[in-house]
Amino acid sequence: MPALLTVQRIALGRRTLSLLSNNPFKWISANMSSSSSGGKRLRVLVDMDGVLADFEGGFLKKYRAKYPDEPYITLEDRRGFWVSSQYGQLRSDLCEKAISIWESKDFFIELDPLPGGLGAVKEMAKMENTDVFLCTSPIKHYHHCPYEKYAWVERHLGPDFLDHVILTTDKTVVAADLLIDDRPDIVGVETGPVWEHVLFTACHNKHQALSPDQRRLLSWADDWRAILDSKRQ
Ligand SMILES: Cc1cn([C@H]2C[C@H](OP(=O)(O)O)[C@@H](CO)O2)c(=O)[nH]c1=O
Ligand SMILES: [Mg+2]
Repeated sequence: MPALLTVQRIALGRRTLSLLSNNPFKWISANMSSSSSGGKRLRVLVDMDGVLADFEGGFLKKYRAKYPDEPYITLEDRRGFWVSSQYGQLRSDLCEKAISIWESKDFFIELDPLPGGLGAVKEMAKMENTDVFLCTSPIKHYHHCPYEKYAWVERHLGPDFLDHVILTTDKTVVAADLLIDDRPDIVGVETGPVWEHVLFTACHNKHQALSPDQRRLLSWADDWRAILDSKRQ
């Protein structure tokens, strides 16, 4: 009976894939464990803000332009993931002023790419037995951000990459081998996410101590290929 089931699954495999290919989530589970040649495929999730797009630099530039007389925090002095928390500690009304920056039209689309990120993702996507997805969270103020994140991908990586975008508020429910992300605490409803989180170094997390089993990617000049290879074995 198990043999019969296996034969049926193989026969259904191609049709199932084409039926599901317009739904990335089903497509992901259909492809979870193996390539068409039977080898293990590596699935990598790459975060956008703070990893591919310069959220912190873009924020500081626009904050200073909009509020030239207000105090600000240099990138060197940034601590903690949430920009608005640190601005709120500086002076309580600055929290709202900070939020107004990334809620504004054109904030996300105008973010500069971080050095080496686009080249790395393009190279990754061409690697054998490797599937790359851009896994990014929208802000709750949805008027511009989700659209602009897609537009940013199209502008910098081309229209083909739009199929590789996963927009989610909860990255723990996405299954993959690796998640490269600058946020130190990635939590959600899944308490045991299957991916290994590699912390991408950013101005806000570079002083933070990691647990002994956690790894960092210092920048895209660091050896990201070795990190991918370590998950293939
Ligand atoms: C508010 C805020 C958002 N973000 C980014 C993280 C998310 O994108 P990403 O998942 O691509 O890193 C997005 C929504 O929170 O904005 C910061 O990096 N710092 C912040 O202070
Ligand atoms: Mg990020």
